[in-house]
Amino acid sequence: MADTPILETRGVTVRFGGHVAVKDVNIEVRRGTVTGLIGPNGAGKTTLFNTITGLQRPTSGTVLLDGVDVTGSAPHNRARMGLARTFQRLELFVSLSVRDNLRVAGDIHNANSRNRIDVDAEADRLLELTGLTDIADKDVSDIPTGRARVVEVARALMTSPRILLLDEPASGQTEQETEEFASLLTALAGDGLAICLVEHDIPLVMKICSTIYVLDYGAVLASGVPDVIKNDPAVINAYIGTEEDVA
Ligand SMILES: Nc1ncnc2c1ncn2[C@@H]1O[C@H](COP(=O)(O)OP(=O)(O)OP(=O)(O)O)[C@@H](O)[C@H]1O
Repeated sequence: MADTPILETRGVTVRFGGHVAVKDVNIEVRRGTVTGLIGPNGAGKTTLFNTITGLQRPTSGTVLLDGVDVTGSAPHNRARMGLARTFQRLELFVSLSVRDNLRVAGDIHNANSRNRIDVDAEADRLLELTGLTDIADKDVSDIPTGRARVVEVARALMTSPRILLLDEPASGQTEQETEEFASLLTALAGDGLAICLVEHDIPLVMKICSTIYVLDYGAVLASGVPDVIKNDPAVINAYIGTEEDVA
């Protein structure tokens, strides 16, 4: 159905012993949009991402991709269904060039998927699209963190995902890099990609997200469009401060 969210969590709870890291969380992510997931440190954002990708099994609740319950599916099966992610701590091959990081992802994709791609052509296309062509032959260890963040996104795009989860992708970026990054994410969503963004850069989130979920102590404190979120007293109190902070 056209109206089915491409990604949905229903009543997801994750406990680590006696600690509830994620509490009864319902989120929906739709095609062609950027959805924000924000909240204080330790609110459960990364744990929710891990549950969506299959690295973490929920204590209860379900994860649906295209309306299909994938709660028991392995991460590689979810990847095959079009789910890709980046990590808060960069997980690139630092001794390889930027281009080779993309090629490796393309080779792995081809080994595991029926939708094979022309790895070199796709790498070149994505390097151009993400503005990395000028540093394509540099080793990742020789490029600034802000650009390495973009390499992670480009590498994730090598799997031709339909849903992209980004965990603090703007961390370490300069203001100029974040501005270009915002345009890139908006363009990718414009092409139909569903993006779910965990990010502490609130002005970025407010600028590019159509829907925002605020997590606090593992639970959804508020959800809605940016204007609603930035004026919600509970959100201001728990996380983002006054409106001047997010302008
Ligand atoms: N494997 C684990 N075992 C035990 N506790 C964990 C584990 N992973 C996360 N936690 C705890 O669960 C809570 C949620 O952590 P999580 O990393 O998901 O938060 P976050 O919102 O992503 O935080 P940040 O913004 O700092 O990245 C925290 O209290 C954390 O200490």
